[in-house]
Amino acid sequence: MMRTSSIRSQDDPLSLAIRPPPEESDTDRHIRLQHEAEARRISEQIDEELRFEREKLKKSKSDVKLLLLGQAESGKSTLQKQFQLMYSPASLESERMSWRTVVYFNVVRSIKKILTTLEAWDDIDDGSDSQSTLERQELGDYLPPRASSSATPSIHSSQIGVALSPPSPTSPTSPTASSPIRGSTAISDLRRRLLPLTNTEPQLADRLSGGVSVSGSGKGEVYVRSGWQARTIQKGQKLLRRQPKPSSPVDELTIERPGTALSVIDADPLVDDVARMLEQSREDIRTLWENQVVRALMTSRKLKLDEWSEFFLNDISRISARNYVPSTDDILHARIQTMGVAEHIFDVDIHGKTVTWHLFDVGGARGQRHSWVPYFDDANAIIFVSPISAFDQYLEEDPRTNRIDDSLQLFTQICSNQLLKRVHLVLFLNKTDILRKKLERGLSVSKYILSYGDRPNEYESVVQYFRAHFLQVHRRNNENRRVLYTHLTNVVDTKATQSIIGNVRDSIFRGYLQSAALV
Ligand SMILES: Nc1nc2c(ncn2[C@@H]2O[C@H](COP(=O)(O)OP(=O)(O)OP(=O)(O)O)[C@@H](O)[C@H]2O)c(=O)[nH]1
Ligand SMILES: [Mg+2]
Repeated sequence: MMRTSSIRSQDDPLSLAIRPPPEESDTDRHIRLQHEAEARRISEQIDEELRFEREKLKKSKSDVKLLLLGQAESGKSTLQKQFQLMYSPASLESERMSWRTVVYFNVVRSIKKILTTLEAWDDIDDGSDSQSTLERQELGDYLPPRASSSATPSIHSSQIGVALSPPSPTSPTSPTASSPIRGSTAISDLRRRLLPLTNTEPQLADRLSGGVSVSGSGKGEVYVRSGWQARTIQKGQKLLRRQPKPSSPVDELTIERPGTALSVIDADPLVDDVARMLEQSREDIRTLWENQVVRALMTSRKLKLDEWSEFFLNDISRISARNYVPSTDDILHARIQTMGVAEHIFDVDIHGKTVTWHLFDVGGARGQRHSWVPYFDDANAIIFVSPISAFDQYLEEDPRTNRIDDSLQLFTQICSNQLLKRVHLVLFLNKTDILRKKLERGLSVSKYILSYGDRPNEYESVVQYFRAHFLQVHRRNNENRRVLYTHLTNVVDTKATQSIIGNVRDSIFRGYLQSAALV
């Protein structure tokens, strides 16, 4: 026999469970109703949250997801800063002071590297008569061999004919037997006086990385995770709260920033100490930086400073001022390695329509590349950044691999990846300014890239050669006949980069609209 719905509802366990007890008092009833109201409120809240999540998911599906890929030091984070400057200048402004820690770290590390290289000279010389001994010798005879020079590169996997090993640096401008090494006493004095400053390097590194160290990264690089700016400031403030109040107002860091009142919010005792030391050491740093031996070592490429070192050391008077506030140019030049993947969200106005862009800035060192893959699935576009100035450089994490070769291998992997076959592809051949300078200085491409042969050692020819190699990789791995948009870039040049970003944004958006129409 069929049961009616009313009979069924009587047996329904849920109805039974929520039916009020037969002899319920007024107080019990009141409490029960209160509980039921609360349960209803929670349930509605959960429904609302679920609705919100669903909306967000739906909305985020229509957002643009852009990956910045490329090897370490190629310029991805710098490009990300240019996007930030263009689409979210207020957020860059709010982070401005946290970049002071990075700039100081870059400066201190550069000074330390100069002093360590000079020390290597002292160690090799027996110290009895360093001046006359050094006068007799070429600078190169005194320096220890590069760690990488005995290594053999994997020529078989090479995308481009690279030199069998990093050529030993010789230069027409190498100091010769007549180059006097003057002032070794002066240098040891400088070293002693700069010691408290150089001793802060590990602490600055710790402040930036939050104590995280990454093995296998080559020269013991310092990595930062997404959100480090806020954490760096928070940690500094925590330490500041633990310290007694400064006795004199001169000790208190007061900073004037555009649009804000004088502020002490970003004060960090460590960074403040470094600022004080830098100010006191300003003349010593300048003397060291202008020292003839240092110059000679740099010219002969026995001392290889990082690209950004020169930018900061040339401007040490400004940077070591007590009330130093990093300029936008400083922020663009400041170097800190990215760890994992950092997501940056911008609202981008495109022809009257606002679209949310998610920019994923990845760590490019070999040990970091595994973390890219989860982001391939729903990416709309990639900007692959390759530093074409790096023809004379080898990977920090693998000194046998030429950096241009690594970049081509990485580009091959990206072009041939099945998950990325529909993704809009943009190639930035970056650091063109550094490439120009290297060629002007007479650095020979064919010495490092054997296959370059006897082509002219000139900018146009070199760019043309590297571009052709990247285009070939793309052509060979292009089942879907997708277009490759190529740009020659110098991403520390704000005006030029912002105009390129405008172009790239339009082309990515066009591709995005087309693929959306196909769905
Ligand atoms: N002169 C010049 N410097 C550049 C250019 N692009 C990047 N740099 C500098 O090169 C350094 C490395 O750039 P980053 O943007 O940190 O490199 P990255 O690709 O993010 O590196 P990882 O985070 O390690 O993967 C920084 O000091 C930048 O200022 C460029 O086109 N010209
Ligand atoms: Mg980076």
